[in-house]
Amino acid sequence: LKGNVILGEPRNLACLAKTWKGDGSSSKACLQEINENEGVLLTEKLKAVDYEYREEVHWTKCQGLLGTGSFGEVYKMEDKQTGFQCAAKKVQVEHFRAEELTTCAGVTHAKVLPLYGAVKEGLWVTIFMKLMEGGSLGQLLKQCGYLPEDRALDYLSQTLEALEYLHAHNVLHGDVKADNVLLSGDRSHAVLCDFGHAAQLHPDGIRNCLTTGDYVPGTETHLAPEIVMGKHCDFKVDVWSSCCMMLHLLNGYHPWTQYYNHPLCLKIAKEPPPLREIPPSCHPSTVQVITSGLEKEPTKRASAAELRMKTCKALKQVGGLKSSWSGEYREPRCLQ
Ligand SMILES: N#Cc1cccc(-c2csc(Nc3cc(F)ccc3O)n2)c1
Repeated sequence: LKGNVILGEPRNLACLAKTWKGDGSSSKACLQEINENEGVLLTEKLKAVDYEYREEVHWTKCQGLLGTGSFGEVYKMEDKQTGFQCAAKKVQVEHFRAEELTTCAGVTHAKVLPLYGAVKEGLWVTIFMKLMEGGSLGQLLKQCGYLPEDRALDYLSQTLEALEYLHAHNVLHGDVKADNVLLSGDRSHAVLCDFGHAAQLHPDGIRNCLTTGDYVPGTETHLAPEIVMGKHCDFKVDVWSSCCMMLHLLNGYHPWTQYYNHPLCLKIAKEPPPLREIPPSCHPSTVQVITSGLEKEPTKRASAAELRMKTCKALKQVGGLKSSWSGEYREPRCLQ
């Protein structure tokens, strides 16, 4: 069985990924497709052998599940030849969105998780990315309840750095939340990952509607009003989500969930922004950051760049990163 896995460039991966769109047709049933093995590896640390890169043959999962990404589970993996370890998300072809790769393939930024390649093996697509020993911010919150204000501001600032870069490259992330922010081993660095809900917006100003086509909405509690109302969307949807994430970091629970039952989308459309969920102990400049990011009208909402500036100022106002917090548990805040 001949494989077709090469060491290549991001643009090779982007164009191959477009052919992986799960078409759900019977063609998948034929034997050839089941065993086909094609892909592009972007680093020498992952080595295809005779144009093949197969699970258990050339690479293998090690230890348990790292987490769950959009449309697939994430494992720690090891290349059998080089011993190199990284993270790998396995997605079924019919759930695969080419945007997961086309939007981040050419992106290199300190706050965006580096892509190491992707391989299709039969009915599975495996996406390889840098291993982040600190796990996700969502996992950290589960362990420690909620974060001190300075830590939350610092992670928000790093997330906004990634968004500022992505938006400047016409990429909308589409699912900004603590589960998609990964941490370095010492938890000082945060990177944005998981482009399973991403979209490339056309810079020619044609306003995009995310509720048409194959777009799959992100996490309901973090959806911007314009999405749930089916209105035109732009990069501002990520800014709204980043401030929903900020409320999650400060409170230990997602916004809206303490006041309303599902489905939340009607409330998000009708109710005022969840500013009452900002902890009363927050510094006024932190309140201002969240208020600017939770403007219901996208044109009034701060951009990622503007909000990052406000966030950095607020972090200075609260005295900078000083909480000696080492992750001890804090019970999620009860409703005041
Ligand atoms: N390393 C790591 C690690 C630990 C915990 C969660 C996650 C995580 C959450 S979403 C996520 N997405 C993702 C992970 C990949 F390896 C490849 C593509 C992805 O979209 N990964 C990664």
